[in-house]
Amino acid sequence: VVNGEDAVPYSWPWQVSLQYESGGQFHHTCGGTLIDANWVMTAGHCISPSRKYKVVLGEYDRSKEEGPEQHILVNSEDIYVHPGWNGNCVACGDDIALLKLSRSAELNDKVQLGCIPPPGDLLPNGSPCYISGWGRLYTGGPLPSILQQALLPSVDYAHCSQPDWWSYTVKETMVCAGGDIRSGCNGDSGGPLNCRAADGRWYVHGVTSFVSAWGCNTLKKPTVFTRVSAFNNWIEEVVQVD
Ligand SMILES: C[C@H](NC(=O)[C@H](CCCC[NH3+])NC(=O)C(F)(F)F)C(=O)Nc1ccc(C(F)(F)F)cc1
Repeated sequence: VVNGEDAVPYSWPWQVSLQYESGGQFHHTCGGTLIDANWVMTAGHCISPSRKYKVVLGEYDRSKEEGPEQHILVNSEDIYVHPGWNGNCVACGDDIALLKLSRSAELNDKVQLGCIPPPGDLLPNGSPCYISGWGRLYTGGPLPSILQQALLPSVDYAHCSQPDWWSYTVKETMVCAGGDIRSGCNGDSGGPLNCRAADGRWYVHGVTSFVSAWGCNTLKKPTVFTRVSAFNNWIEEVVQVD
């Protein structure tokens, strides 16, 4: 997250760190959202077939074990990348995946479920949303230890698809947010775009998908998210049927 701030500890209790094993150690690669005690939602581009993954719930400072962390392995046969995802075409969308946990998460005040918006729900332009994650603090920069957040006002499709904005790269199955000095950045992928509804609940409207290749916080290139409310049926199908 670029130009964000340290999140209040455990204030995004559905935020997970998705980590893969390499050289006998696990490394943070993406964010994710706990949407069910057994299921984490992340981005399709976060998944490489040959890798072994775990999720860390109740994480805040990645540099130390603080107590609330739950480390849960994900079996490769329990990873469901959207069938429409094409790793060579991030602009084609469907950048979403579901991971079934090898054991249920233990829900508590630091580990909670994120709410999925109703099908087709669209954010009015300028809705106040927060991105959260352990992605780079600036383009090419380091990954923070402490969970970061930034207020990113949503940008509706009409504005986000303007020629000098994302033009045809953005699709209606995506959500844009930001576009000024604050943005997501590499390592925030797969994490949530948290937006507050009238009922006072936070809904996860987006799965962090991409930023400009010219730099994370490029003006008029808002962070682009998979629009969760375009995938309710697929999510239900995978989570029920499995
Ligand atoms: C460096 C930058 N990385 C990204 O945007 C990666 C996703 C990369 C997926 C493809 N391997 N996502 C992130 O860094 C995220 F944290 F913001 F989500 C990037 O490649 N951006 C990008 C690439 C292509 C296109 C376009 F669709 F236009 F071809 C748009 C943005």
